[in-house]
Amino acid sequence: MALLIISINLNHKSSMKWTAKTWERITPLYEKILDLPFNKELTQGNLPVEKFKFYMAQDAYYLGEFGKALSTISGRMDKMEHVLDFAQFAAGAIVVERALHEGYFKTLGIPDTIEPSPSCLLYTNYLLKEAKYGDVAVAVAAVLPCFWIYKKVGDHIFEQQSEVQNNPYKNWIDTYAGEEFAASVHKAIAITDELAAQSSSSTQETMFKAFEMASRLEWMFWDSAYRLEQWPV
Ligand SMILES: Cc1ncc(C[n+]2csc(CCO)c2C)c(N)n1
Repeated sequence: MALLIISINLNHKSSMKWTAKTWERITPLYEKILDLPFNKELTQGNLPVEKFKFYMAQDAYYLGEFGKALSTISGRMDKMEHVLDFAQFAAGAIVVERALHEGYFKTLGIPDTIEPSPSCLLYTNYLLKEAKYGDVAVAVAAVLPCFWIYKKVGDHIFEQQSEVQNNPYKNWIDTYAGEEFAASVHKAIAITDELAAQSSSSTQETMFKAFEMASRLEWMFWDSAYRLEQWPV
């Protein structure tokens, strides 16, 4: 009987989609992201504005580079549909970047030229490296946390802040809880599962490593904004 249960469980694991298995493995790291003071204070509305400004400026830099990484992946896809999907994701990232410049940059008085912080540069360069030189399935796994973790964190913050009155960060919070963003996230998850299903188990493990690395870099991105991270020299 015990053997039967174990074998049913094993079959269940192997029939799970790559993204479902990956999310299970990444959950402790995801919970650490929810616990970050940046996200807690953003939810409460008491995040110091200097930290938000720092984050916004770094995010604008990030989005520009992220757009380039998505375009590179687009050009490496086999299926025309996927070429189009990634081209649209790239356009989406650049449109958000432009909107930040037109909106928050003007109201918060952020200068136009941005020097990336160490963590921001580490993250963007990691994504660009995978997009250009990694197996394309691994590159897709590397950009997925940007979509998926943001959606999860965005929804979590959105639900929590219903109890908070006059949160100055409400506009920003609303953008990531939107329907349009949800559709992109679903598409990115489905494409990753499709590519994983065509990959060997060793490539699937490399995909997991890339997803884990990018998730860690998401944690570092928020943490570095909270610390107003500077270059040591
Ligand atoms: C550090 C950082 N990580 C993820 C996002 C979220 N995000 C921005 S654009 C985009 C895709 C648009 O097609 C996604 C998922 C962010 N803003 N900053």
